[in-house]
Amino acid sequence: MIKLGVPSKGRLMEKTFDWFGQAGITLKRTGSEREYAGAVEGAEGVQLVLLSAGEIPRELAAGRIHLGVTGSDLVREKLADWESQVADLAPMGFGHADLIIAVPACWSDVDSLEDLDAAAHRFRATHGFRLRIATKYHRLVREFLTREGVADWQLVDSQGATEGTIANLTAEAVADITSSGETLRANHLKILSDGLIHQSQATLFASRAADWAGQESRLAGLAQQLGLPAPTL
Ligand SMILES: Nc1ncnc2c1ncn2[C@@H]1O[C@H](COP(=O)(O)OP(=O)(O)OP(=O)(O)O)[C@@H](O)[C@H]1O
Ligand SMILES: O=P(O)(O)OC[C@H]1O[C@H](OP(=O)(O)OP(=O)(O)O)[C@H](O)[C@@H]1O
Repeated sequence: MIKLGVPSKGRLMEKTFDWFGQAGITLKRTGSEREYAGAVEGAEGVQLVLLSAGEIPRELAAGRIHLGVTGSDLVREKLADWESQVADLAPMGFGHADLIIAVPACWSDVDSLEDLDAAAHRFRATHGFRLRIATKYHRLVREFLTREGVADWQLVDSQGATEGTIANLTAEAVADITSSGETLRANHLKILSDGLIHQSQATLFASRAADWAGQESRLAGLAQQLGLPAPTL
């Protein structure tokens, strides 16, 4: 069996079901509304595993699922050297969201990363501690700011309602996902002009660690059915 991990609820689940449905593969939840059980029709030897989108990268890396759908941001955040652990089989054209850095809209002298670097330097001199950036994307933000040469910041963990941390005085800046921009606007924040870290979308990944022995032809058939090139893992 090829185990296919799919987000268990919300937008990503429904659009993933639609995406496979267009290729004649019906994925569905079975049982009661709250039961995380699923079934596949239209593809032989594929088992549906319903999981949190955030846990799919780890399950792929461990080889407990062969294929998985999740945001490209989550794979890059959760897996060190992600390309060595999973193969990117197909961008799926939904779940678009940008991981960005934002600061209070009233910071009139901070519009770019260079400005943020200068502001962080001044902040540390004034307050005696580093400017705090709230995020749940620790790996991606750390790599980005280091690569871009921004200094004198620290990350503070925020697992939700991240844009609220500035008003709550637990951070001076945020790095979070935005799609419509409503949440940033509502919290009086602006995106830095060069503060785009990653453009994410839902993506079909294959595990390099999973046991593919005996599944090669099944995988090739599935890829063909989905209109994808034959994967090399
Ligand atoms: N407002 C948004 N619009 C579009 N996509 C979004 C938005 N917020 C998050 N996403 C994307 O959805 C994906 C899943 O995010 P989410 O935070 O819902 O996962 P999760 O925390 O694992 O879910 P769960 O609540 O099941 O644990 C991520 O790849 C993210 O980029
Ligand atoms: O640009 P927008 O369309 O306003 O979307 C952005 C918001 O969506 C996500 O939050 P989510 O709803 O997943 O809740 P969370 O705060 O618990 O992460 C993200 O963390 C932003 O807060």
